[in-house]
Amino acid sequence: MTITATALPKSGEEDGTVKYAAIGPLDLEAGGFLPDVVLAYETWGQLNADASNAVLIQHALTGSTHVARGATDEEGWWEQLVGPGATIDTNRFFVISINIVGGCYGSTGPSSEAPDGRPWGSRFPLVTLRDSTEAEARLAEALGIEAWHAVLGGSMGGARALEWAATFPERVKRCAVISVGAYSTAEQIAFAQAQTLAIRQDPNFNNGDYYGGTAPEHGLALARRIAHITYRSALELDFRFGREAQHQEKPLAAAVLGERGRYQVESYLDHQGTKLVRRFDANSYIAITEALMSHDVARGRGSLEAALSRTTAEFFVAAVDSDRLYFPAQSRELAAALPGDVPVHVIEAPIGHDGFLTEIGQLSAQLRGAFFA
Ligand SMILES: CC(=O)SCCNC(=O)CCNC(=O)[C@H](O)C(C)(C)COP(=O)(O)OP(=O)(O)OC[C@H]1O[C@@H](n2cnc3c(N)ncnc32)[C@H](O)[C@@H]1OP(=O)(O)O
Ligand SMILES: N[C@@H](CCO)C(=O)O
Repeated sequence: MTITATALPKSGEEDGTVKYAAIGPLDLEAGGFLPDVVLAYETWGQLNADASNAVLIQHALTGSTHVARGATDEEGWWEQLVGPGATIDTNRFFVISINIVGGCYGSTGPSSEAPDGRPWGSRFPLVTLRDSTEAEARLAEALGIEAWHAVLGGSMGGARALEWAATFPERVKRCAVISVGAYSTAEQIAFAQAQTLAIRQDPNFNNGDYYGGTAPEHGLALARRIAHITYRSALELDFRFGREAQHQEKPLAAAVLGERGRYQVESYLDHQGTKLVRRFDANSYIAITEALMSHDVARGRGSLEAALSRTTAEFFVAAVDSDRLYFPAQSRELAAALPGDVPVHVIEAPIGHDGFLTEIGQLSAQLRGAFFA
């Protein structure tokens, strides 16, 4: 099979811009296959002669490949962590971020054309995190990267990093698993189901075949609201919004139910929903959410300890102390099951799960000492 990756840039001119690689057909864990898979990716810095300086940064659920600015003006989602002189110093390291299969930031996903020329839509198969890892490994080969200096990510990005370390132990020297455990728990699956059902039950969903028509925007916005509540702590929401009404709106005054005014927190969640709808495909949201539901590094590999005993990477595990979605206890469970004595770094942030995105200063200092000194 021929794998075509666009040539690596010779200078920093293309840093932080999207490139594409055709990695061929992908056999899927749950059965079936995807023909002609394309991966979208961004890179920063230069791969050195022996390809020993490559770092893979995996995005979270609705993240894109745009980790940092590079040659573009658009700020990245881990901007402070990656760049010239930053903890992940792009003068030293070659950084790459890949859009997960099923996503909507350039990789093959439900909105991509199937072989018959129509969007995959309802026909898009279940692609597990393990399947995506397999696809990403082919891109690494095409780029000449035999082993990563480090693979890291937060939330689903952390799950993707962990899956890399367990699937290709010899190819991951260091692995940072941030704000996620070794598997999706019953509660995480439960929250995820509510989100996917919100989309599926939108009258415009049409079983996923809505391209060319009206997208299930209400469902996607509701899914985001549910998710966003889990990404933030009760303390933060209380502190920011309390019981305040949104501007002139009157939550306690309504002639009929439909006219009730909103509390501030409702308006905030409405805004979060609207914002996601502008940048995300509903089918991709389902595909990736279901991939995250599949997260279980031990699946088919025996006990958790047995599954992790195959890893040879040095591990960095971190959790946000106020995370009420991926509880720090799950990070402790993961660390305890890993070979050796792996500490759990604590990110102190009252915000909740999203602390892995907002408290980059703390994370950066912890990671610098551990992996990038
Ligand atoms: C191409 C791309 O966009 S790729 C994007 C990649 N994104 C990711 O990887 C996800 C990572 N990012 C995130 O999840 C988030 O951006 C975070 C966690 C970093 C920050 O969270 P945010 O939601 O941006 O911050 P916060 O909770 O403070 O919300 C701010 C927004 O709420 C709005 N807001 C605040 N209070 C209210 C209210 N009462 N009513 C309505 N809106 C409100 C603000 O005006 C602001 O709006 P804006 O984002 O349009 O400027
Ligand atoms: N806010 C993040 C959290 C997911 O872990 C996202 O949207 O991807």
